[in-house]
Amino acid sequence: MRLGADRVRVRVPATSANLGPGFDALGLALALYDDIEVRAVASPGVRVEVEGEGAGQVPDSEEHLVVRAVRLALDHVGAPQSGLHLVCRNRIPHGRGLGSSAAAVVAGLAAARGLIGEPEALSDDVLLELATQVEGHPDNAAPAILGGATVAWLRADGVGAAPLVVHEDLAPVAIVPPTHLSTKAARGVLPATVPHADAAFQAGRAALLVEALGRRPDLLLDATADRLHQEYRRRVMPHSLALVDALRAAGVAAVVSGAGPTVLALARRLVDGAGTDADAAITAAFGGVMAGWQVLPLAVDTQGVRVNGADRPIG
Ligand SMILES: Nc1ncnc2c1ncn2[C@@H]1O[C@H](COP(=O)(O)OP(=O)(O)O)[C@@H](O)[C@H]1O
Ligand SMILES: N[C@@H](CCOP(=O)(O)O)C(=O)O
Repeated sequence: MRLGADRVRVRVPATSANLGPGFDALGLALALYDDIEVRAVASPGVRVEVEGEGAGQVPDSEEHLVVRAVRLALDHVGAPQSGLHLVCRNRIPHGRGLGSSAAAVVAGLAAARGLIGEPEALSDDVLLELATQVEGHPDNAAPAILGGATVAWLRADGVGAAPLVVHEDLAPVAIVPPTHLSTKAARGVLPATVPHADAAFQAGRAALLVEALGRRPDLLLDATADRLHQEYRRRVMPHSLALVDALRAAGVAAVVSGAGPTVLALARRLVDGAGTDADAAITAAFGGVMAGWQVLPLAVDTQGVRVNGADRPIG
């Protein structure tokens, strides 16, 4: 295996995992992007330039997540390692539950696909497998790779993912707090076991959510109820859970996005104009006291990661 290009540009979407009951399985790609250029250079080592989210905070060394992912993918296919120069324009906030780490990993893996001479060696299946090795769960990586809504699952011999139908009226709104919380910390507060009744409740709601997302958005409020993670996480993100409670009481299908602390409202586009059916409830819930939070209406990204501006050619 050889390198077939010395420069590649990658665009990768933010993702919201779980969507309520789909813990570690369901995810949705959102139209908020990191843009990364990776150059393979003759001089050894790495040079990293970051603009936007994470500037001055993420490592500028071999520890940088995109660099690690590029190297992992090159090693996986037996391609030669080289010096790397990264230019990152980051828009996905870090440590907020919008899949920034999965985006960085998928971007690095996709960049390696663009750099190698035989890109089919890094199929979407291989990307998902490698991304899941790094992330530990596939729910962000699958929609970051495939776009749209996905369900992903672990098998004894790999990772599976399937696209889900998304109703055209769905209009997600991310409500992003100024505070960070690492996914690792938010997983650390989860219990090792849950009551059987909660597991049964969750299975029913996760199944219902697939139908609600695709064909019955009127069922989204019921379909997004969760008993596996959000309540356990309340003590590390009380303001987010208070907002989820207030929005749900107003009839909005609000959930913690990924491991939080962002809140995602699975709203519906209004037929007769701009905005969503959640806008009034979001404004009312803020009540002027949630300073520093950003309300981001984000379309569903339908393409997933793209290399050099093209649709993904591999599949
Ligand atoms: N574009 C990026 N470049 C380098 N590192 C990143 C990038 N995005 C995320 N990371 C790393 O991942 C961490 C956030 O990951 P995580 O705690 O899983 O939160 P989330 O994925 O919800 O934003 C950041 O603090 C940073 O170390
Ligand atoms: N299923 C994971 C999802 C983490 O998503 P992130 O965007 O917060 O990294 C979890 O809930 O821990």
